[in-house]
Amino acid sequence: MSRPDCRTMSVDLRDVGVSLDGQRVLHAISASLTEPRIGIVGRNGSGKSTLARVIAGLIEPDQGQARIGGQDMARDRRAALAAVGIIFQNPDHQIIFPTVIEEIAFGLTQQGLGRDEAQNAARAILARFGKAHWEAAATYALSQGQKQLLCLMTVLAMRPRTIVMDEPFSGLDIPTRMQIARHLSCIDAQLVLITHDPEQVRGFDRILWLDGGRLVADGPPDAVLPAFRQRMEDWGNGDDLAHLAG
Ligand SMILES: Nc1ncnc2c1ncn2[C@@H]1O[C@H](COP(=O)(O)OP(=O)(O)OP(=O)(O)O)[C@@H](O)[C@H]1O
Repeated sequence: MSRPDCRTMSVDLRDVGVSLDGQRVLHAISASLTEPRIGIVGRNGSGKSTLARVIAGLIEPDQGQARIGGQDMARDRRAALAAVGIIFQNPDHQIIFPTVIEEIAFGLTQQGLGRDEAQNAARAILARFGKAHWEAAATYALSQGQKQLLCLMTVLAMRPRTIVMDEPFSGLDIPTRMQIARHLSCIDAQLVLITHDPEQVRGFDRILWLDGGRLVADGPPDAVLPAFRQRMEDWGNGDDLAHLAG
């Protein structure tokens, strides 16, 4: 697998805090995201999606700072949006155009490419994934897995340095999950993958474990995932609903 150079444009979180509707959702998160493959784990409601949006420059922290390449992401949102692509949990929240080629080409025109250039680049990424025949396909008619793959191709076409994926495998069958995992294993970008399933990030370089909006562990998978799994199983085996998130 070719590994991206993550040194030049890393996302740097310093004491990041986020409140949504008056509720504190993230508390004092600090991490410099330099590794090529980073997993973020945590149970439902622990703040993973919120952190994903901060890393992608979509949410501005109300405490601390999120920087990319040394620049405050809130001040230079264009830089953040150009450098980091995000794939949401539900592809139906992401896909807006009626055909596959329009969906992929749109982001490229937003980056300044002319219509023909954008369409050629869209065809190139479809060909790279063996999906040239999808060009005129109606996006509404794609299956969930096909929509996930379309979102991945759309983001990759824009050549972000970092791709944040929020639960990319939820709702996918085993073959589709394996195909998407295979595509992900060879992409030449930093990957930040949000999941509650430790298996999906076992081979990653670094794991951040969020609980109650706080970073409770940060380290290599061997150091973090066994403790995470044990805690989840302990809670799962108990009857104390006080541990339920939310
Ligand atoms: N727009 C919002 N307004 C108010 N509270 C919100 C909003 N979005 C999320 N929250 C709350 O913030 C907390 C963290 O939510 P978030 O979606 O980041 O968690 P998550 O770890 O991604 O959860 P899941 O695994 O269930 O997707 C939850 O308690 C949630 O209810």
